[in-house]
Amino acid sequence: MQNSLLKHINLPEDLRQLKAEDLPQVAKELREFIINVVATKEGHLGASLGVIELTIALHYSFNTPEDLLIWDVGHQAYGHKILTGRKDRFETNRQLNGISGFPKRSESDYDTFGVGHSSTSISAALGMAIASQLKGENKHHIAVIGDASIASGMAFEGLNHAGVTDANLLVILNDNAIGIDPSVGALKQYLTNVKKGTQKQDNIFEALNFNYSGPIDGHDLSLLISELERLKTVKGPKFLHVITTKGKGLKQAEADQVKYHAPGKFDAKTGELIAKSSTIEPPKYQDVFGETIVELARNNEKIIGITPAMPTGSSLKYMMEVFPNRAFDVGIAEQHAVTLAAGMATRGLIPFCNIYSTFLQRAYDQIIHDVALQNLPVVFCLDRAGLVGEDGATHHGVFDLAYLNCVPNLVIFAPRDAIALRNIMYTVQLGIDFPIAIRYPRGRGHLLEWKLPYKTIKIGKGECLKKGKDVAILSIGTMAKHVEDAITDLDASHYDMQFVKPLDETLLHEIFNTHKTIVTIEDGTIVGGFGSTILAFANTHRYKHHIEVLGIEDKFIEHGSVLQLQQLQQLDSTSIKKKVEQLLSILNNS
Ligand SMILES: Cc1ncc(C[n+]2csc(CCOP(=O)(O)OP(=O)(O)O)c2C)c(N)n1
Ligand SMILES: CC(=O)[C@@H](O)[C@H](O)COP(=O)(O)O
Ligand SMILES: [Mg+2]
Repeated sequence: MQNSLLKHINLPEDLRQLKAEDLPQVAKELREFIINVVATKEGHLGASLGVIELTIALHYSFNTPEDLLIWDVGHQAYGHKILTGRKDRFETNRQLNGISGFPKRSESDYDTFGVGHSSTSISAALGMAIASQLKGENKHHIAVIGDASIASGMAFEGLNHAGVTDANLLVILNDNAIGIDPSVGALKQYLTNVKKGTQKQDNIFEALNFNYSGPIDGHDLSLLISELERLKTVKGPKFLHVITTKGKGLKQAEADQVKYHAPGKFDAKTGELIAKSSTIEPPKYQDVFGETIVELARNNEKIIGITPAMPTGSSLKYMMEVFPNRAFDVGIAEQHAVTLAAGMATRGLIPFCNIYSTFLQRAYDQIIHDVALQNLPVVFCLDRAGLVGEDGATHHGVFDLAYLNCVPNLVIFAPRDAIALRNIMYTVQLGIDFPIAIRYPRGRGHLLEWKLPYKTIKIGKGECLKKGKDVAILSIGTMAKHVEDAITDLDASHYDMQFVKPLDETLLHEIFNTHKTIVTIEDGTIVGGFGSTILAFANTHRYKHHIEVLGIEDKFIEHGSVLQLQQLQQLDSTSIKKKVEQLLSILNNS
């Protein structure tokens, strides 16, 4: 009977009542459950399907949540969520006011550590294991980490430390030979050799003092359970190498693992993707970046592309296909990506280092110490800037303007549309003697016609988009479109400042001298961002205007569609319109 076992399982204690021979049936039902929900509600798919047996075995063998289980990244934790009290709410996954797409401490005691960014699990589990030792608690601590995530520097730092402790730590490597895109690097080659068993080589994890076992078939429930039971009796740091297939159980997801990482809507029965509408849409900013860099690289051999593990998401894959020797996927290694770019820049190359805004947070010291301090002409393309939607608080790119604003030498530009993105990419490859961050959002812009002849953009210059009276709206980046829609029939001025740094001070003086009220608008945090800079400018020059700073409030923004979140933050065109109308009426009545 369909769902005959899963319907009785709400918590791992229910699972533990079952006989081991019933668990493959639970695995089958859990897979179907996930497929059915993700097919219509969307989300990450392949990673969770790949760890169904591992998830069941872990909750069956260990006494969660007393034993502490941490999922690295957490995009593979859907099975975990369903087995730990969230089956009935799983339909709300990633939606506004629904459960999070990632483990989250405030959501469940079984979510022992909040995740979303990769490669944190080993350090966090080790921290918990050391805490248990100090508190005299007898617990198991388990980190489950993927083959792409374990190649990140941070994971190595955790392994390196753990190997000289006697902490009760079990690291499980879920090796499916792929991240979002195929895994890269020498460690991937090493893991492939281990799997094949063809090449005699020292075991890296044993060399780091871990008690290593595996590789074992991660879809064999009885093997997994017997190995986990054995490992419970082994003292100190342990490492279990498990081989799985990403997308396991859905033919298309196994066959096209990149697409089915997060496939969007699909037919749950056939696995086929639901075709998007055939009307011509404006391009994604990612494709504007990807196509433009290829075009520019054809004429400028100094151009290099770098991505830390997001070739498909960033569209750098286009350049990797055309210029494989000049475009690099360095794996989940944001710090390395930035300093690699810095090294290239010292040798006269023009590196375009494309990193999601949220993941660039990992490389903050590298931006300051390796790039900006040496004033190296690295071009940072910050993808997924602003609110990203359903990935939520861990992934919104809302801090970049604030965290970059205070870095000397760094120029910060936000294109208002696809043409501006293209033109700034063209401009910087002509030659710059400073680093620049170009930030743009996830998804599509609004222009169908964007491949126009290139124009250079004057560094540090803003533009007047509409001349009105009394109220001046200063926008940065793609918020310009919302402003444009908001004020079509209002008598307000609109300026696209383009650069947060350097500020166009000449234009600002002109604006302050010809308007009574100033509104700034950005899709980033209002603390320390663009609006703060305008406030500081006004203060420095003793302007006494009323200044409204619109942006993301000083709190973490949860998940939901971008439009829903913009509405909550009053950054959608309707809210902006209301705000400007209010300001105009105050002025009219004064
Ligand atoms: C610091 C950071 N960089 C990039 C990402 C984007 N990202 C999410 S999952 C993923 C691939 C993870 O691959 P792996 O660890 O092998 O897990 P799998 O998806 O195969 O289960 C990447 C690159 C991230 N979450 N965090
Ligand atoms: C889990 C994770 O970090 C990625 O899979 C992320 O969700 C990708 O985001 P995009 O869909 O915006 O590429
Ligand atoms: Mg993997």
